[in-house]
Amino acid sequence: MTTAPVEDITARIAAVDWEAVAADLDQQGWAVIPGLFAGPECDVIARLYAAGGAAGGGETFRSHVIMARHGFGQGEYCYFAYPLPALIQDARTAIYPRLAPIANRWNERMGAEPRFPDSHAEFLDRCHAAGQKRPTPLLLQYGAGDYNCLHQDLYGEHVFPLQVAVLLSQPREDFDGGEFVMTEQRPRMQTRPMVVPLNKGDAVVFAVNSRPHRGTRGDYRVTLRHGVSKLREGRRHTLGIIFHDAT
Ligand SMILES: O=C(O)CCC(=O)C(=O)O
Ligand SMILES: [Fe+2]
Repeated sequence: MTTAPVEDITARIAAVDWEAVAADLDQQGWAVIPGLFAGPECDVIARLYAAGGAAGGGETFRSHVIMARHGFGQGEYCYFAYPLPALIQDARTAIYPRLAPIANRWNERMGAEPRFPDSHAEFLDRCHAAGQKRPTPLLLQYGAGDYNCLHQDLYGEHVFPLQVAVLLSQPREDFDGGEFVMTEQRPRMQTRPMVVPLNKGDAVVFAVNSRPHRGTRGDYRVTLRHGVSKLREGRRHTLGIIFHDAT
């Protein structure tokens, strides 16, 4: 078995068709990047959960959340501590500059104020100066019967409007059910449901809270939420990469 070297993630991110990603994001608020993470990379990250998550010890994670205790659904997750594992740090750093131009275009179209700098380090400086200093990348774990209620990952004043999730388990092999779902709420209209088709190693890029929608009389703002439908069986892990840090 050959494991792709960690350095490769930056090259793989450079090779992604970002124009196609931007077109999908503009059209539907999400885009899939097939096979961004190699199978063995998914396994290495997923195994961190058992190693450092439930045990609560070690330095991999800063906190552990049992979703049912907060009414978030059923399942659990851990937020990574700084320094992030190299693969996750490198992915977060390399993906951000590809998304910043899209985020800026969206904010311009929505008449929203913030513009985002070219590098993730600069954006993190802004978060940290405002007291959003805690890392937000997270590892989620679901078992049979678990689910994740529709939500938005907002952690303070500073919000980067796009985020990424990587499915670390194989549907129909490792688990059944457990689909990544999104809803889009248009003003004064009924809510549109969307199911995002993902295989192990695929990344989904999606809107954190809103996006511009082109209407006949110009752009208007739609609200998005994401979640996970109930797992019928098996075990499912996801890596979440959020670009703003938390208070
Ligand atoms: O487990 C999932 O697919 C959803 C993860 C999630 O909510 C996130 O990455 O923000
Ligand atoms: Fe989320």
